[in-house]
Formats: sequence, structure tokens, C-alpha cells
Amino acid sequence: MPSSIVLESLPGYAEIEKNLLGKLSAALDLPASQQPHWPDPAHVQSVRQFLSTLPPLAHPPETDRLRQHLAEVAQGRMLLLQGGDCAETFATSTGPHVRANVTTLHRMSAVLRGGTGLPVVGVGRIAGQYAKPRSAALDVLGLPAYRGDIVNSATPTPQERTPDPGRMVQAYFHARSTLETVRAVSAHPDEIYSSHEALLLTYEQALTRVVTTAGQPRLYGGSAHFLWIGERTRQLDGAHVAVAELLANPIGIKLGPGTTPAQAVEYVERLDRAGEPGRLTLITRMGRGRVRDLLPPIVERVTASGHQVVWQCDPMHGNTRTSANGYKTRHFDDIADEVAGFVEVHRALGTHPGGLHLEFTGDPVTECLGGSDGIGEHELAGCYETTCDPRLNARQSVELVRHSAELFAAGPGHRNTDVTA
Ligand SMILES: O=C[C@H](O)[C@H](O)COP(=O)(O)O
Ligand SMILES: C=C(OP(=O)(O)O)C(=O)O
Ligand SMILES: [Mn+2]
Repeated sequence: MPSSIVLESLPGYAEIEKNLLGKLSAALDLPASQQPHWPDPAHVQSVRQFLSTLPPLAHPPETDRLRQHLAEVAQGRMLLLQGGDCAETFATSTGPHVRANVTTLHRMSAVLRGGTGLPVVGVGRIAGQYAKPRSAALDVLGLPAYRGDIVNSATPTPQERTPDPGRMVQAYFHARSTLETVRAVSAHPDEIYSSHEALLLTYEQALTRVVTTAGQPRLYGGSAHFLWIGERTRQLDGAHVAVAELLANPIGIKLGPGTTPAQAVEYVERLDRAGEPGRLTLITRMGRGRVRDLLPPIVERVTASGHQVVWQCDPMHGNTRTSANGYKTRHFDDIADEVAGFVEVHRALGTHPGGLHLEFTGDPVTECLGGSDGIGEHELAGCYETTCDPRLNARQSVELVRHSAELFAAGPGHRNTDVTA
């Protein structure tokens, strides 16, 4: 197999590279939802140019390793555990916070592995989860909504809420330092991969590189190993899907209760053109009350299409509510019940429930209700720190995974590992 150095020196290589980058630009010309209104487009261009000269944060050989793990998940031999903050902030990209999240993810993985007998690949919502889609353009004060630290500040003043392109550079360096901590606390083979929602397309474009792997030049998103498309940006005629389609990274897509089985098949055909097991993760987030009804026809149609996807349950985003005292929150029991519904559906259809996508932190926050500490509405104010969605704290996270492990263990994957015993 020719090495990338040899290939890159061939006369036609520049043309191949230009062609791939041209496809990326064409995808970026499509309508894109949830992008900030930057006040100074020239500043955006100079930031994009600067970021494009920096080394990627995720290296293609690591990204390829994750692809191999996800192929195992898609084929029922492994589980995927993904999670972290809803919105990482620059102020909390500190050693203690990152360490707390990563060590909690390790503990959760160990509990899931121990409880199911299946190997687990861990992916953090980490080192890039700085951009947030919002339901409304304005907040309750009538100010532009906070869209994540990569765009503007959570501080409620008109000046702080004005999108600032310089924040993309800060995000890059915060992600770099976060990765340093992740690597320091994750000795091989407990490698933790990075992921975030590929929302802010200027940032994603600036970090995309043409890289030759296995003798083939391809576009690698360099901002993280795994990128997902959010519920609010999954339009089939939009830029987010078109960009993701071009990338060699494993891709996820959130599917909310409005997703039709026909749409799910279109996503699979667009985002897994080569029919590669685990290339695509379908992250369903239906809500506890609807998962048992809405998921089966989607799973049936996708299975009939022949594509081998990773089925992952996000039991957080369909179960958000406002407490009587005004906090955006979620109840542990609702979260646990959506996981149960997800596993029941996959067991009934003979498909592999591939894993979980959670919002959690290792910090002792009081953002979600319930769990063995019985956090009630009046406790929410005690330590409510998120700038966007409520996260499970360390104790609730481990408890949820322990409960989930019992469900994930009761299936064919577990029996297979037991057969040799
Ligand atoms: O994770 C994210 C939130 O669910 C999303 O940003 C929407 O939040 P909002 O309804 O508070 O805007
Ligand atoms: C915004 C998020 O989720 P969704 O796109 O599913 O609403 C998220 O994961 O934080
Ligand atoms: Mn969220």
C-alpha cells in the first residue's frame, strides 16, 4: 500500500485535494440552520483562515480506531458509552472538571462492562462541545440566546451576547488543553475518544483536512473523533447532513419523535453510502412516553435496508421539563424508563441495543431530580451550574448505568459471552 507521503507527492494529488475541498465548499453553500449572525464577516474569514493552519485536534489513526470499535458495536459485540456536559464552557475547561468527567466516564464504563460482559468503548462529549442549538432566538430578557461559549457568553448583556468569531480560536485552544487532561487520565486501553455536535460549520470546515489513509485521500473532520448532527439541524436538504456525508469520521444523528421511518432510511442511505458497519450511529431521543411506539417502525425499516448502524439511546433530551420553581430539569426515573423502553424494543426486534448517550458530570451538581439521593425540586437550587441542559451528577450517572447494565445484559450479547464458560 503506498504511504501517504508517496501519494501526496504524485502529480495528480493536488487536483484530488482541490476536488474534495470543493465538494466541502459546495455542501457548505446549502442552507444551514442554527448558525450565528456574526456581525463582522471579515473577522470570521480571518479566524477560519487561522484555524485552517493549525494541527487537527483528532488524529486520523485515532479516528479510524474508533471506527473499528463502532463496527464491533454495530455487529453486537461491544457497547458504546458516550457522554459529558451538555455545554462545555471555557471557565470549566479546568483540570479538576475534566478529570472528574473523564474518571466518571471510566467508572461508568467499568460498571457497564462488569454488568454485561461486553467490552465498552467510551466517547466523551468533550474537547469541543461548545456550540448549542436553541429553541428560541431570544432569551426571557429579550437578549440574543446564549449559543455556547464558542459563539457568545452566557452573561446576559447585549455586548456579551453578541457573537464573537474570536471565540472559535479560544475554543480550539481550550479543546487542546482539555485533550491533554483526557489523555493524562486515560491510559491505553482505556482510550476515551472525543465528540461533539457538528453544529458550527465555520469551525468544522476550518478543522477539516484531506488525509490519505489506506491509500485513499479522504476528508477528516479534525475537531473531534466522532461528530453528530443534532435534532434541530438534520434537514435532508441542509448543509449539516451534506457535510457529514463527506467526512471519514464516524457520524451520529439525533432522531427525535418527529422522525419518520422513511426519513430514517434516507439518513442511513445518505450517511452510510458504503455500507460500512458502525459508520453511522442513530441516536434516538423519543421521550419515555413514546419510545415504545415510535422506535419499532424505525428499527424495522432501517434493518430491512441492510445497513448495520449503531443504535444508541439518548434518554435525556426527550425528557426535559421545567420544575415548579423554574429550573430546566429531568427526572432520573424518566431517563431510566426511556432506556428500558429502548432495550425492550431492540430485544423484541432482535437488534442490538448498542449503547447510551448521556449528559452528566463528575461534579456534585443538583440539576436532575431523583436518584438514590432523592433530589427534589427544592434541592435543585443547591448546585445548579449548567449553562444549558441539566446533567446527571456522578452518583446518578453510575446508578443509571448500573440499572441499564442489567437490561443490556439480558440479551444475546451476554449469552454469547457466557457460552464458552
Ligand atoms: O442541548 C441542548 C438543548 O436541549 C437545546 O440547546 C435546546 O435548549 P433550549 O430549548 O433551552 O433552547
Ligand atoms: C442539543 C442536543 O440534543 P438534541 O439535538 O437531541 O436536541 C444535545 O445533545 O445537547
Ligand atoms: Mn443538551
